[in-house]
Amino acid sequence: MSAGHGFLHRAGDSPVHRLAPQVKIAAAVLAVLCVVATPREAFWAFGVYLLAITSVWFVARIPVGWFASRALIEVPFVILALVLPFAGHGERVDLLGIPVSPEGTLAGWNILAKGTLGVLVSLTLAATTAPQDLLLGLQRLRMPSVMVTIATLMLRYAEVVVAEAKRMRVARISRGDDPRFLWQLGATARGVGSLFIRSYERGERVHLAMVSRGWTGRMPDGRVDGRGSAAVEAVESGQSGQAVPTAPALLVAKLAFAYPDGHQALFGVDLRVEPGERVALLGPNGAGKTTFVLHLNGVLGGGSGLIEVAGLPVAKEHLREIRRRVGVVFQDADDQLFLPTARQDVAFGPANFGLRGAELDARVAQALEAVGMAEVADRSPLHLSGGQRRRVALATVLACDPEILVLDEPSANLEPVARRELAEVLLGLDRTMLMVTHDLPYALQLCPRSVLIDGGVVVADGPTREILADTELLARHRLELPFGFRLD
Ligand SMILES: Nc1ncnc2c1ncn2[C@@H]1O[C@H](COP(=O)(O)OP(=O)(O)OP(=O)(O)O)[C@@H](O)[C@H]1O
Repeated sequence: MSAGHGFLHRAGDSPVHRLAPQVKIAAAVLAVLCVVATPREAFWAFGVYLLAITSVWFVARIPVGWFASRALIEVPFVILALVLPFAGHGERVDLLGIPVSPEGTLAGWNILAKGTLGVLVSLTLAATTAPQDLLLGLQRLRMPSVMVTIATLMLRYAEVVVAEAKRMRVARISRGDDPRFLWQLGATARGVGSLFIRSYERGERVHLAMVSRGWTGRMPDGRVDGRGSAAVEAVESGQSGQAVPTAPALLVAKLAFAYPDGHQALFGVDLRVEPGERVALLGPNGAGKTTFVLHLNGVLGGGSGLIEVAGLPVAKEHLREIRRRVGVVFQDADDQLFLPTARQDVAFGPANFGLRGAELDARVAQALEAVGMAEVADRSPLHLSGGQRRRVALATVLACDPEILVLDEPSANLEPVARRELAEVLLGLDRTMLMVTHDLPYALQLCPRSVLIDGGVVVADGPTREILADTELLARHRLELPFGFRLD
């Protein structure tokens, strides 16, 4: 994905665009403070500010019209400014036969001038600085990490809403709707309910991915935390929890689950996976595969049956450790990546699990190295290609050093080269792996064993080659090998 234009950001290579983000943020804050502190009667000063801002636009090579269309967010200020001359207190003077309050007029001017200049300064900053660079700038200005995190999450959510709105617009136009902006604006307003639901669902998936990497609602602040490190060391040395070295990597017995709306998705799944095994989870749409894997790290729960990870039951009191042991790589890498740089995204999980300082840095470097992405460590994940993002998403989970790696559709939407490169990375990892996939050749290449789930139960379990050779079994469960693919 290239940087490109957004609604508020206009990519370019002007000297203003090239300025360090922290310098631009500091300059913008200073400018707004100056504007706010200027006495409202200093009309000339507001003229100078406006001239300075338009000069920046000139140097940044951004047309005035671009800002004008975006300055619509200022409408509430304008309405207030227009009302005040009539609503203001004190004496009245006659203006074209209408009595107006001089004090109200000055107050209205004050709001209009300062509001407009404040909006224009903010728009200039946003137009010349990519969102991710703004976050980097905040960090370099040593803003408290919790504030940068809040800004990051707000930005991520704004992206989610804008992306969903765009997708809905494309879908409407594809079905013959009028593509004109105003018409679309009306349609978006009418569809705001479903936009909210879709954004909420997307937000929920991002949240699930965060929870799966140990997020407990508190952002790791990067300071050394002896208690956290001790917890991780204890886990690593096998002292915490009741890990039994000889236990299977995963043991699931009679797992049944119904969603809150009453839909029964699992009807008693049994599965045993030994340490180091690579198992493909196959099955048609709606078979229950995702529901099943979300139980393995306790993201879903409340059904009946037993799940143990290396002998440790998946239960509320063990969730933190279970989530460190079971790393889930979600299908859409965008659900997993939300911080300004790949390095920060990869550090998110291990920092949640208590790692700090040099130990954390080493873990992050190791994980990025393992997926061949060390060179993109300081780039924004949003600027990476689909294949690169998939690999960074994998690194975010590897950095937690999980014993079991669960991959949901790892090859989906990847071009053939990226698909092969990811397979090479996965084959090079020495750990227990569970891979949900509709890509049967990928299952054959990566997983010696396959488990076929349908209707919420396991219907076949055996060597992948044997399962894929059973054309009747595949047909019964709506699976088929790609055209021209032969099992030799
Ligand atoms: N949040 C939910 N609420 C209610 N029902 C759900 C929910 N999520 C999934 N289901 C239902 O549970 C069943 C299993 O869904 P699941 O997503 O686990 O299937 P899957 O095998 O992963 O499918 P796919 O291959 O299409 O991703 C489906 O019938 C689905 O409609």
